Amino acid sequence: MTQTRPDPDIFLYDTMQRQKVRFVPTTPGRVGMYLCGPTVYSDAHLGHAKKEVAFDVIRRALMHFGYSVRYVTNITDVGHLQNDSDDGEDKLLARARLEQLEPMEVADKYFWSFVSDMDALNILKPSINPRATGHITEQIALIEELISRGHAYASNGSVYFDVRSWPDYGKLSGRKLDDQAEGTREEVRGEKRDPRDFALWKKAEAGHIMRWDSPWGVGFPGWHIECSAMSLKYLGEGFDIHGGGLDLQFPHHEAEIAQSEAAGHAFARYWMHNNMLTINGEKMSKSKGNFTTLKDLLMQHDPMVIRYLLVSSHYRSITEFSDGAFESARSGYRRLSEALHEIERHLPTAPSGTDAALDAKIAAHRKAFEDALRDDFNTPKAIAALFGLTTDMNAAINAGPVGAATLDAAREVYRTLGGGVLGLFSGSSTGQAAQADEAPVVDALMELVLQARQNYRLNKQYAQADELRQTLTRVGVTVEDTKDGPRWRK
Ligand SMILES: Nc1ncnc2c1ncn2[C@@H]1O[C@H](COP(=O)(O)OP(=O)(O)OP(=O)(O)O)[C@@H](O)[C@H]1O
Ligand SMILES: [Zn+2]
Repeated sequence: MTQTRPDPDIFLYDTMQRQKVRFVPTTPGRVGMYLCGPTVYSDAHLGHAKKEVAFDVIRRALMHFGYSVRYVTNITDVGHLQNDSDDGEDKLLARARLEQLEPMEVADKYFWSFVSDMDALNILKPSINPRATGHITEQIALIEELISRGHAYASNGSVYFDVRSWPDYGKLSGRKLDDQAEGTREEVRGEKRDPRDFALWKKAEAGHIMRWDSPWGVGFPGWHIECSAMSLKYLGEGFDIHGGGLDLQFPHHEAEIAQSEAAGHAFARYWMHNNMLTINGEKMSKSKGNFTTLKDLLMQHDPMVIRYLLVSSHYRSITEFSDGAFESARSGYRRLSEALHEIERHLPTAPSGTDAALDAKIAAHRKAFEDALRDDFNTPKAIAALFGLTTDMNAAINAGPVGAATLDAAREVYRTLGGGVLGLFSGSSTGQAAQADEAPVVDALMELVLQARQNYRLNKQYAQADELRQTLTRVGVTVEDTKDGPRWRK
């Protein structure tokens, strides 16, 4: 059950204030959230999933605590250059050349690839999913405002933000030094008044395919400006939460803040950053080439195990990727999903009545889960609460029949909190049934199959019993004979 009155006791870590603070939205009961989305020039990797899952859980938790959330996340389909120093080729164009596709074909190909990966991971669809190329007008308007206020200047057909005109530049990351200038071509450096100045608009050289008319000639927007233009357009002045990966703090988020505020807008009120997914201690990233795509991982693992792996560490902690990590995620997830299955299996035949002591334990686990989320969305602690519940429920079910109302209260914790908030127990992965709503049908059919197998065995028709079991094995179902009779598992 989701609260109807918004919970006033949510605390989150605000990167700008460098501490945990109480979350108070501008409009009571409503949250506007913006998340920097993918640059759609290749398939998503597990690092991208860490970010998407982190913010999906934050969104789901806020919804659970009674807030109505508008969740905006962009698609970068222009302007993200191969290095951060306003130099190098547009990542999308480089890919288009490589694959011999139209740039927009590249964008669409990888956009849909991203959507299908996110669906597999049970990530809620954004409320609005704007694209940079669809918001050129808004970006130009913002740049014009910056020029008219004296915070940007045109130079050789490009436009740069004038960092020296904005003393607040650097307030998010605390970085003031110029470490952007290195690697920049002399030509680009020569266009800037200060090497730290960043591009708002870039002149399109001859042959540059993605190009638009602007007051400064034909060109294309810089990467940072799209996020300011689209977040302000869809979430308004002083919107609540801006999120993204820690690696985007500088220069991307720093630039977003400077250009939005210098243009006279109140920008995001809270800044949230997820930490990195690493491999051998290094950030997994497309450009380093040390990545594993979600598509590959989804071929090998249950999507819910991937999701479990990601939520089992806190969003502000590093998650190290390894085979061992997947192994323990698989067994942890199985323990929870099997407990839920057992509860749902017993529910239809459970006696009426409740068990007050067990009810109190269930309520305590529920509270522990919710308290963990109120405390900066502490998902590992929330999962620990589900394990506590699992231990108590397994013990109670083994000891004898548990009343239906009590079973139902426990089921509700798994489904509403583990399912609704952490996004688990969905798809093919309740451990037993294909879909949550198909679970009773699959269970009933499996009951019949196991009964048929028992009958063969009783009639000493062992060949037929074995054949049935082998057929089940072929479709990934394992049958175990326990002291309480046969059990199956997928
Ligand atoms: N390893 C990672 N762990 C967590 N978040 C990540 C990771 N890699 C990328 N992200 C996040 O995903 C979003 C998109 O990142 P981006 O497209 O720059 O990916 P990338 O692999 O770092 O690519 P590149 O190497 O080309 O910069 C950003 O918000 C970024 O913080
Ligand atoms: Zn952004």
